[in-house]
Amino acid sequence: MLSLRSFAAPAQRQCLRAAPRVTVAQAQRFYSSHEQVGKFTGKKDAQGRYPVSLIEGDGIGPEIAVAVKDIFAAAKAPITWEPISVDPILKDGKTAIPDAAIESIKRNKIALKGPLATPIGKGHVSLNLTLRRTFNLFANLRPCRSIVGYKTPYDNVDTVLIRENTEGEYSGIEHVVVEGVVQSIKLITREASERVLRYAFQQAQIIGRKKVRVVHKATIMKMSDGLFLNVAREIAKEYPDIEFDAELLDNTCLKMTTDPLPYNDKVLVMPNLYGDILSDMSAGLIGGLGLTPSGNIGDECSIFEAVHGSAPDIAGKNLANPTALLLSSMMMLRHMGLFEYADKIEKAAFATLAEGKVLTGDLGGKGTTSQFAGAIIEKL
Ligand SMILES: NC(=O)C1=CN([C@@H]2O[C@H](COP(=O)(O)OP(=O)(O)OC[C@H]3O[C@@H](n4cnc5c(N)ncnc54)[C@H](O)[C@@H]3O)[C@@H](O)[C@H]2O)C=CC1
Ligand SMILES: O=C(O)CCC(=O)C(=O)O
Repeated sequence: MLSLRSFAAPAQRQCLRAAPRVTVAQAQRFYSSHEQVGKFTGKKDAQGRYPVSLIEGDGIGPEIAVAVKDIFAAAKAPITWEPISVDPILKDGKTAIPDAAIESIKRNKIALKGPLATPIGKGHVSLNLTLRRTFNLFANLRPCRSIVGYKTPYDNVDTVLIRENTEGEYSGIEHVVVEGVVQSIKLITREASERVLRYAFQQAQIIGRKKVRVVHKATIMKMSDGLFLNVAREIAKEYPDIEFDAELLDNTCLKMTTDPLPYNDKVLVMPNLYGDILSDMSAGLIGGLGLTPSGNIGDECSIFEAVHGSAPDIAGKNLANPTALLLSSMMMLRHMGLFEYADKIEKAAFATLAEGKVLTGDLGGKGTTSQFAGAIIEKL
């Protein structure tokens, strides 16, 4: 039988030979290293529990949210979920989040969010982007690390990607110039660029990476990406302990899919759309979107969510992999300072994945969402 190794291109084979495997202990440490992803100022209630706003979301959202809730309950995590609906309302002719949801997140300073579907073409604007803009969640932190025991052509991926989260190609400013001509604005401001770039350098210091790389297309988008890149060069001077360089997005895609290893010592930072695409691409290197977490980080509140969307093709069938949302909730627990619970749950999740007895279909298993969650709970 042909192995994955035999399909790999020469450079990939080289990387397979050269790279040490990520161990379970390292994988646990990796997520632990994101302890300080932002400031958390939420307060415990009278019972000593933290209220957390929960947006279950669309498609597979409710199924994976149940898995996370069951696992948290089994681990006795001191969290009280506060379910909220973000069904869109119209305010001044624009899509907005209902006031009750905004108040809940403002009060709790923290939310866990399932995927929200956006209609193609006409219909409401993206609620995901609306949430990020409403709460000024300026940085989207998307780590991606190989899962021990799950075999892909690369078992050594360890990338940390930071995406500008409030503007860029996703500014949502579009209009018809004349019939048949549409203009879409890519908005880049010095203010938002400075904020996310500083965050990237600080994150590199926190997790002990010595290099920050900006991914851009300033060769083509000379003014917009040019501003982002120039601001990056300025901010880099504030962090002389961190090496700084830049790479064109297309080249990054080529190099990362040929050999991801050289990206393991860097923090990558980039405008919005590039980060959206590159994080899905990175997920593909480690086994898919069922595995990659993220945190939308702001000064006042932060919202944690999986990188993936609502997966309409498998929704309602108990087939989705809840790992991405679970790992997002681990980032959330560490953000809240609840390290002990994060370590405990993560250890059980990684052990279940490494064992490989109960895996969901995306990982080649026959297990359902609830069976996979049950296997983690057994280990707890
Ligand atoms: N942050 C968010 O809430 C996001 C929302 N979306 C929305 O999701 C909807 C669907 O978008 P798609 O492009 O289809 O992307 P998607 O991420 O929902 O699905 C892409 C592929 O990955 C698979 N997949 C995703 N998550 C999985 C999981 N947990 N377990 C197993 N397989 C999984 C799906 O089955 C599908 O084959 C759209 O309405 C889009 O607007 C898309 C991306 C992010
Ligand atoms: O809001 C959406 O529909 C998708 C957004 C998305 O892919 C993301 O920003 O992560």
